[in-house]
Amino acid sequence: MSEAVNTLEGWFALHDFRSIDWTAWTSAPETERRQALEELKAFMNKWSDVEAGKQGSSAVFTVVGHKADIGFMHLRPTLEELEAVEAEFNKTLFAMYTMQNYSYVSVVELSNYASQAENPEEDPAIQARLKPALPKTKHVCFYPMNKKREGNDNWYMLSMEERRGMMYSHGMIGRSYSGRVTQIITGSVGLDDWEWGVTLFADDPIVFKKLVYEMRFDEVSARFGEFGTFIVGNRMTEERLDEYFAV
Ligand code: VOV
Repeated sequence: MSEAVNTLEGWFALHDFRSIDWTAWTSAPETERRQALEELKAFMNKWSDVEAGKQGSSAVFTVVGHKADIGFMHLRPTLEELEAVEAEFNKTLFAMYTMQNYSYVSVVELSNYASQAENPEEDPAIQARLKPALPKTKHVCFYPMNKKREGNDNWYMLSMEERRGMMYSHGMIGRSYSGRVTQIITGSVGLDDWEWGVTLFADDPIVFKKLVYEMRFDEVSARFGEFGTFIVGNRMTEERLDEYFAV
């Protein structure tokens, strides 16, 4: 039997993608629209406080294309806290104008293909990666993925050495994008329909295209990568909210 790689888990993640009922929104009375936006702003401020208190992190972004209009990525220490964020938000007036088109549940994951930390609980660099403040970049890209389990291309039948070698090459490509993109890999085996969620943050969306394309030629992606729906969006700030929702 092949040996499973050890993984470290950090905060739980919910990617929550919603479409806006624009017909209802544009025909709603102005006072109601204002109240709905005030509630959303209050939530965004609350989420900033959660981040400042190191009890989680949340990102809000608009989504380009039909898959959704607005997206939230929440990180929280427990699955219960994650559920509470979602349930609380669902009760807002703003949420009445949204429909949850898609969501993804996972947990921030680091594997030790590269190195084994002596005491990960005490290692500040590892803790910062397991419990990250989400980057405030202009753009976000999310997609779920699997590693193939077919015939000679079965990732889970490879030896640890073979997998480590391929992950090394993967990491080297990733590292050449250092400073231009930040990746947060969340594991979702047993939690959602795919094996990992990949969330990328960058100020230039072309970097998503370049990085993902370059990785397609790397063995671990070329032979074993299977990909779900890609979602790309722009960071929502309090300043941009009024403009985006203006009728
Ligand atoms: C900024 C780019 C970047 C960098 C530096 C990077 C580095 C690394 C390292 C060093 C490691 C291993 C240790 C760890 O940290 O877990 C990983 C791990 C992983 N990656 Fe990665 N990855 C990047 C980026 C990056 C992308 C764009 C993708 C999507 C692949 C594609 O084709 O679209 C990806 C996927 C993954 C996955 C699914 C895993 C877990 C695999 C497993 O079997 O466990 N990743 N990754």
